[in-house]
Amino acid sequence: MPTILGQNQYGKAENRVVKITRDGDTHHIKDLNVSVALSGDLDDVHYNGSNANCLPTDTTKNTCFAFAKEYGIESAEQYGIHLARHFVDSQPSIHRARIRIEEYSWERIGGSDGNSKFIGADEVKHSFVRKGQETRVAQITYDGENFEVLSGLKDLTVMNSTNSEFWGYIKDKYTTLQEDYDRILATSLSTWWRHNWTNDEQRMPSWERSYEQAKKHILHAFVETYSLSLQQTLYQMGSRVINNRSEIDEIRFSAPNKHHFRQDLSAFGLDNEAKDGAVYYAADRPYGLIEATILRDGVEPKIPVDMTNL
Ligand SMILES: O=c1[nH]c(=O)c2[nH]c(=O)[nH]c2[nH]1
Repeated sequence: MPTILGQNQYGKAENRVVKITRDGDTHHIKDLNVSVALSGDLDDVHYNGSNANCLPTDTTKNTCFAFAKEYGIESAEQYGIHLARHFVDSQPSIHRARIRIEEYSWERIGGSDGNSKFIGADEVKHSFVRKGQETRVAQITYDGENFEVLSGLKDLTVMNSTNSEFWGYIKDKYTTLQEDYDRILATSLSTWWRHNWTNDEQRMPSWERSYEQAKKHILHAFVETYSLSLQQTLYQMGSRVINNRSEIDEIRFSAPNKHHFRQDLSAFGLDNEAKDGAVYYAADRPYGLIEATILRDGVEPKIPVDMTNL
């Protein structure tokens, strides 16, 4: 049976483009998932394997990142219009471009131009929390005598767009990672903490206040720690909770390192230095997974090691 080619389109889907803009010490984020679909005079590509009219999907990806750096991202619409026009107007074989964009929203963790609901009204310039609240979790166990109350949260996604470095690590023959003196630190926190209350009705903590305060201290430490590793940041967050909340004796974190790699744009004559506000590629996997328990000194650890992955 003879066949003919019907509707067809192609392009790179789900380019995770993160643009940081630096306005002095105050940073702004645009975090997009950009999918390109091109169509046009592409019959020969399908019928004969001639790629003469084919703009590679790899090029469409590079263009997404390069445009973010060269022209910035004022809005998803403005950026999408610019890209769509570019593909059609610069390539005779491309007659139609569809750019689909999802935008992920981030809120400043505190500060005058953002909101102060997370940690108070201090000026916070480069620390953000992904919009959409975390999930609060609790587990209560009772053996007829004593209770064990664990509280926690999952999916609290936070980002520092500066004040994070990673260097001085082991280098062996498989090491390719470059030392970084100004990187993005982003993670989606899962954490459980254990209350030392066991059964005294008179001395039961206010669970609501305890939760709010623990979360506040975690965010505070995230904002204030100049980080040399995610491990160090976790320790600071845990210590701050234990030191400020006498009802909590132990806290365990599971923290995926949500890598943001600076895109190499040198082939297009573009510098992409962190200090100027860079464009990053947000990788979803693999990811570093950093886990740690922080305890009040002298206390036995009781939170199961794999609890935070549930
Ligand atoms: O904060 C980090 N801790 C690591 O252990 C690690 N390993 C790595 O490749 N990057 C990072 N970042």
